[in-house]
Amino acid sequence: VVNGVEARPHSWPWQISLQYDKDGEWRHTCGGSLIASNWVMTAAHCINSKLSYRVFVGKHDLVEEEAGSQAIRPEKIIVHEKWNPIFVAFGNDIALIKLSQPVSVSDQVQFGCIPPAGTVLPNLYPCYITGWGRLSTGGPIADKLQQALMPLADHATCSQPDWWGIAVRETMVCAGGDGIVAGCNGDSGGPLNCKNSEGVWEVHGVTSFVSALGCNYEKKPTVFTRVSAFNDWIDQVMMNN
Ligand SMILES: CC(C)[C@H](NC(=O)C(F)(F)F)C(=O)N[C@@H](C)C(=O)Nc1ccc(C(F)(F)F)cc1
Repeated sequence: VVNGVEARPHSWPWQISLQYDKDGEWRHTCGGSLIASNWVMTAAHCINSKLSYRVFVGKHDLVEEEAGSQAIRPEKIIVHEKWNPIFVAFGNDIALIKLSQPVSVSDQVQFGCIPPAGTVLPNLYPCYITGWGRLSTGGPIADKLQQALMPLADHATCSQPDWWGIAVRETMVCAGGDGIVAGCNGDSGGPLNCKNSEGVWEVHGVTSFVSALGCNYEKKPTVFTRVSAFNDWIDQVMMNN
């Protein structure tokens, strides 16, 4: 997250760190959201079938050992069947990780809520991106979980020619674009958190892409998979696996 702030520890208790084993060392590669005791939602582009992963729940500082955190291996990973790795702008950048054992909830580990199907929030609605991604374009990833307020840019705004144009679809959500605050590499797969009208936080987006010209590039908001466009897919996968 570029130009965010350190989150109060465990204030986003569904945020997970997806890590892969690189020569015997575990490395953070993506974020994700715990949505059930044995299911994590992340981005399809985070998954490489040749790598072995672990899901770390209950974390704040990735370089410290933290009581209450737990690393769990995936039992299986289901990537959306219409995800095309060649072109992130085709959308369907969503995947579900079934954990090899259920996680127990605590004050540090909670489930994120999926919004009602079809929910489309209005322009400038205030949401928060969270993640351990790069702190600046090309910079280091964060040790401590970061958060940033990012107002939504509705489809009409986000699909303007000098914004994302036709690269953004109705199954995506845009947020930010002020050239200051943005998601960045390593935030992929993590949540865009929006508080609903009842005051309940929902995972409205899955961090998908930023501009290749730079993470915080003006009129190139961070683009998320819109979770409320995939309720049926999520239900089907969780029921059938
Ligand atoms: C897509 C991921 C590999 C990567 N995602 C991220 O870094 C994330 F954190 F924002 F999720 C990304 O956006 N990387 C930049 C460098 C990128 O490739 N951006 C990009 C954006 C749009 C398009 C388009 F529209 F042509 F498809 C292609 C690439």
